[in-house]
Amino acid sequence: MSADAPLLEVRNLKKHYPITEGVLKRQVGNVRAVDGISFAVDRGETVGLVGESGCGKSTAATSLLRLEEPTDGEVLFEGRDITGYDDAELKRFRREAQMIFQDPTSSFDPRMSIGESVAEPLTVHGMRDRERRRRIVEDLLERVGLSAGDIDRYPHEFSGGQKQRIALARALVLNPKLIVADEPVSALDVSIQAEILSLMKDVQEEFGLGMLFISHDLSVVREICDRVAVMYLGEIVEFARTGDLFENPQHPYTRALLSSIPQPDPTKRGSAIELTGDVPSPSNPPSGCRFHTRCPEVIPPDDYEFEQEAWRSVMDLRGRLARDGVDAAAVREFVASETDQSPESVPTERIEREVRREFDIPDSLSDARAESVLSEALGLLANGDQSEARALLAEEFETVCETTAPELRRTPAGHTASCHLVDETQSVSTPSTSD
Ligand SMILES: Nc1ncnc2c1ncn2[C@@H]1O[C@H](COP(=O)(O)OP(=O)(O)OP(=O)(O)O)[C@@H](O)[C@H]1O
Repeated sequence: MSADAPLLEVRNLKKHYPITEGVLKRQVGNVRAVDGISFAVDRGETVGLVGESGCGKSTAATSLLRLEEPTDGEVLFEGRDITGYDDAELKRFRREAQMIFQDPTSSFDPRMSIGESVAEPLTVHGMRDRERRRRIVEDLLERVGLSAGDIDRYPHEFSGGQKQRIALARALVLNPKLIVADEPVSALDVSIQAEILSLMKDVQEEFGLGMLFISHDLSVVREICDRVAVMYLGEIVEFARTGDLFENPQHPYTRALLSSIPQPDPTKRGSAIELTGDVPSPSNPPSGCRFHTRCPEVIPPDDYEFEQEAWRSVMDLRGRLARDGVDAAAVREFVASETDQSPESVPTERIEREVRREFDIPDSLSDARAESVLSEALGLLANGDQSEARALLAEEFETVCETTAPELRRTPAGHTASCHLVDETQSVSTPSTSD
């Protein structure tokens, strides 16, 4: 063990799941659930991992604990890489790094008393003395706010919040140095969440634990974390001290997430930033910056003057043309039925107008040159030349966000973020492990 090394250091961790097809299970692709993340957790520190459902948070947790094998990368625990550990070393590591899951009900065997459940890891790790086990468990139950007398009761006798207290006691029983908590309060009533968070905070301070706290809920993360890593589609896009992240988010995705947190104080309420489009699939992530297909701040092409909202809308049209296409014939049919005329007599301009309306594109772009490219493309589209329309828009309206993946950089505000909009002061050559 190295005294200066962080408690946990994750370097370029990847977990890809194969996609197979047919009876022969031929591999036809990969789900890139976690795709090269790096961060560190110090002793006594809580680091949050946040992002929308499906961005890879749980996979990051299970891979870094080797509950499933990572595809690539290093996980250093007190300076030693656990990815090469044999079974005996892994068993030792598992004493020191414990996990808490979202659903406290399924965490317990209903046939075992909670005393037996909490003591189980002690038995597995060789503590034979029954009386000693009992004393340890009674003490822990009291520390997590239950009573020693609860030891012989069964899981169904406890509420969700109480069960999460018991899960915490079980995680603590082997005196670990690290706890990985995956959405530990998401299944609980809001009124109970604050109690459990405050308990986790107390316990973390008392035991000097490092904690990785996974949540989709930024307001929960704000309560408990010292630093926060924001994940999008398998990558970390921003990493910063919690206060800095909330006060001065550097990545447009972080800004969008923050804007959607309900704000009780009306004077501080801003408008929620709406993210257009679905989260793309991690089996086929977008080129360049993975967020560019939804980013409200996606950078317009150098050669044209765009208003940002109109540019986002044009990008949405481009995205649709690239993915599923726009069915101009169906638009023609629709207009024909609305206006009581035959499809052949619907003028091309009317179809173009409908497409603009569907994508919230203004009737005319402010830059006349950009407008002329767009109308030419819409004309092609209305006449059924979809691939030509797509190619024209791709060629004329190319953005750096789709061509080049932004590096994680230290921003002037002291965060680490990967966005072309961020002024660089320092490029982080190996992905950052600290903020
Ligand atoms: N065993 C698996 N095989 C294939 N794909 C998987 C597997 N496990 C997870 N995935 C995929 O990996 C991606 C990341 O999933 P993960 O559960 O880690 O995300 P998450 O951020 O924790 O989301 P949630 O909060 O909904 O659990 C998702 O697209 C998911 O469908």
